[in-house]
Amino acid sequence: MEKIKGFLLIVNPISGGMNKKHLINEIEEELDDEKHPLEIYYTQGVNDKENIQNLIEDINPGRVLVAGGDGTIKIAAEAVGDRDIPLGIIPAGSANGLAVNLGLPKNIREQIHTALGEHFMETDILDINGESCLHMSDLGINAELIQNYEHSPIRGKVGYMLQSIPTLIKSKYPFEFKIETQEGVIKREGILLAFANASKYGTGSMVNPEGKMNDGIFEVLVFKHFDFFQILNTLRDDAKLDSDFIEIIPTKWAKVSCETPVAFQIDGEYMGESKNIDVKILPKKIKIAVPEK
Ligand SMILES: Nc1ncnc2c1ncn2[C@@H]1O[C@H](COP(=O)(O)OP(=O)(O)OP(=O)(O)O)[C@@H](O)[C@H]1O
Repeated sequence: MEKIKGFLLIVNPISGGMNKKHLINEIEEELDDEKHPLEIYYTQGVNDKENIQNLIEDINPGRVLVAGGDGTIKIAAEAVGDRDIPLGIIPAGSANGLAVNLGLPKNIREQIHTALGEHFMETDILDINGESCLHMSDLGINAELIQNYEHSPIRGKVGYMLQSIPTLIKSKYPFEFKIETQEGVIKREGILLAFANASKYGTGSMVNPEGKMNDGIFEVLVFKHFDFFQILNTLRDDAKLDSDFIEIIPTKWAKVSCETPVAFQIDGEYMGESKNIDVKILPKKIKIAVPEK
């Protein structure tokens, strides 16, 4: 940390439905302002990427810290772009899928030490229709859930739980997907099609056992039908996934098209309905501070 000069801390005041005051105090205590000036930016929900880009230009920070969920980390990564500035993540969202996959600590003090530390992973990013995806993106029932959650007044895990039954009732599944990858073209019916840069959802569900965030490939996952016991099974780290439940296609690029528009999300952000999705991997695109293994 001695080498790092200024820090930019991005705080999402609403993520995870939690107050961040305690967290910000802990970070301020950790950094001696004389040596390591700290600039704090509170996200507003509009123009955040542009505002953060301008701040980065102005203060040229040695590290960008993010206290928020996956959506906030996505915006921070896009604002950093091609600059060689590592991200330090203090998970403060509802699901924190990226933190789960990076093995970030649960304890706030340890999270801050990791975010300020000198151990990094250079992770791949997915370019999905021109948007960045660090963790998971999907078409289908999970995106419908996120859409319903974004319209509900209750944030956090409880908000998601409250929306799960209405989502199942209202869902337009099954969906028809045409999937083109380097393996060829196939057609599948399913409840959800995911583009996975990682192995687990933020719930801890192990849906892509071979998924690594720095291997230069991603996986297309097709969840073929709704199977409660198979979903429970994914909660185990050593889950043996039945190919009748999930089909996994490793690839460097994919084009997916649907007959009718299907709900679509990237890193927990609802992106509207879409019929055509183009995905390609951008290898080792961003540096993230991770625990010393
Ligand atoms: N001040 C704000 N007011 C309203 N919305 C905001 C504000 N700041 C950011 N947002 C919105 O917060 C969303 C990002 O939330 P984020 O993903 O970080 O947290 P989360 O949804 O609680 O967690 P997770 O993605 O881990 O489940 C974006 O849609 C962004 O537009």
